Amino acid sequence: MSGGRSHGVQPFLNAIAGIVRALQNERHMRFHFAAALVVIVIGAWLRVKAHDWLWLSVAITGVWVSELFNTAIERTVDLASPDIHPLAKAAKDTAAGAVLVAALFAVVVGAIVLGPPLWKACFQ
Ligand SMILES: Nc1ncnc2c1ncn2[C@@H]1O[C@H](COP(=O)(O)OP(=O)(O)OP(=O)(O)O)[C@@H](O)[C@H]1O
Repeated sequence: MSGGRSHGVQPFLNAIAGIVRALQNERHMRFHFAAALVVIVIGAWLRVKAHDWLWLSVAITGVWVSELFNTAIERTVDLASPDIHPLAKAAKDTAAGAVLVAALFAVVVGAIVLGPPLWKACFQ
């Protein structure tokens, strides 16, 4: 399969294309993208500190990475097992579980980092 190999800047372009394809085709990916934008805008508005940006970026990255892996696993399972199979279900459900863990972490980080200053800005 040497025709599939690439050199120089091509692997980077392939990776960008993978992210763009996921954004175009995956509803959940678009939701995570929009959620990250909202968090970044609110963080900038609240002028959160550098170490808080670190937590927010770890949370956002975790959700994005897990969703990209989830998408890759879904596509691979669809290719390998187009018919219903308990192992296909196990693979997809486990991958979805990884996204859920990352999303719960992001919610906790968002609540801890943005919650108090947001409350102060809105209600005090
Ligand atoms: N080949 C299969 N065999 C058994 N169960 C499957 C199979 N494909 C999907 N499932 C079950 O259906 C669920 C939904 O699968 P699906 O491929 O539609 O992914 P999804 O979570 O809806 O994501 P997306 O909407 O991004 O495709 C899986 O989590 C799994 O439980």
